[in-house]
Amino acid sequence: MKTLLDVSKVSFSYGSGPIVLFETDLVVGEGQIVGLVGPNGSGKSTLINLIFDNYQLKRGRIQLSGQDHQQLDAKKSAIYLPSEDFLPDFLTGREYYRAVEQMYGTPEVSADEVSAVFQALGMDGREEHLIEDYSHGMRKKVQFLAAFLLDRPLTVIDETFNGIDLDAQRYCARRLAEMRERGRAVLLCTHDFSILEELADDVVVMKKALILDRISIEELQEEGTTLKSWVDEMLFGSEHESV
Ligand SMILES: Nc1ncnc2c1ncn2[C@@H]1O[C@H](COP(=O)(O)OP(=O)(O)OP(=O)(O)O)[C@@H](O)[C@H]1O
Repeated sequence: MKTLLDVSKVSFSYGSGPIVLFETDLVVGEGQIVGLVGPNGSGKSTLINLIFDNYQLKRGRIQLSGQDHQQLDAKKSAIYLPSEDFLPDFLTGREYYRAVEQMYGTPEVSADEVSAVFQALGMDGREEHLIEDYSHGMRKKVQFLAAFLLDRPLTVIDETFNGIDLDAQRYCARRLAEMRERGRAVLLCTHDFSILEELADDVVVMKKALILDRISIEELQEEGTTLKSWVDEMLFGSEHESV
């Protein structure tokens, strides 16, 4: 199995502030969907931003598809769906997709194919409307559309599932599972454990700058335990608190 994301011994702090990631290791291979969970402030978004070179890496190493994450080809091998939905308001949904397609230099997807995904996401006919007219959920759907059509080796999703309707969630889950079948990899950061139980192969749990453990969903099912119980146990021992 080829490694598509390799984070090794990454430590990070913002400026001279406290350490927010310590000696972090994370590997995601071809055909794997890996969940990333942890309480607010545990370091998940910082890790994702470092993977995409949005912050300068200070200690450790990050590779995408076998290349240093600062290389252009490495960056083009992955797409990031951030939790914020900042999109260019002055473009239509279709124009936005075309702009992203050009940035990645991927083969042009037909206009019908783009429209078909808008339709499947419950946005039939909205592709020619300006993004400024889109709702919060529609903006998230357009990010998913770009991920599905660009079909990069690695897709990283930071909380984007939150705020889209159930039909769209089911469609997105199906598309991500299909991508896995074709060897694509997904890192899925969410507080929604039901999505992870349905979709993920493995789940990694973080707390206070540390990756505590990683488990396969299959193993949890064999043990007859839920992801929530396992995560609670990791985070709080026998106390009954929630993430
Ligand atoms: N730009 C920043 N400057 C300084 N500290 C920051 C900055 N961004 C995040 N932090 C701090 O880094 C730590 C990790 O934050 P991070 O956003 O990575 O956590 P998270 O696990 O993604 O949380 P959440 O689930 O709330 O999104 C927190 O203590 C946070 O306050």
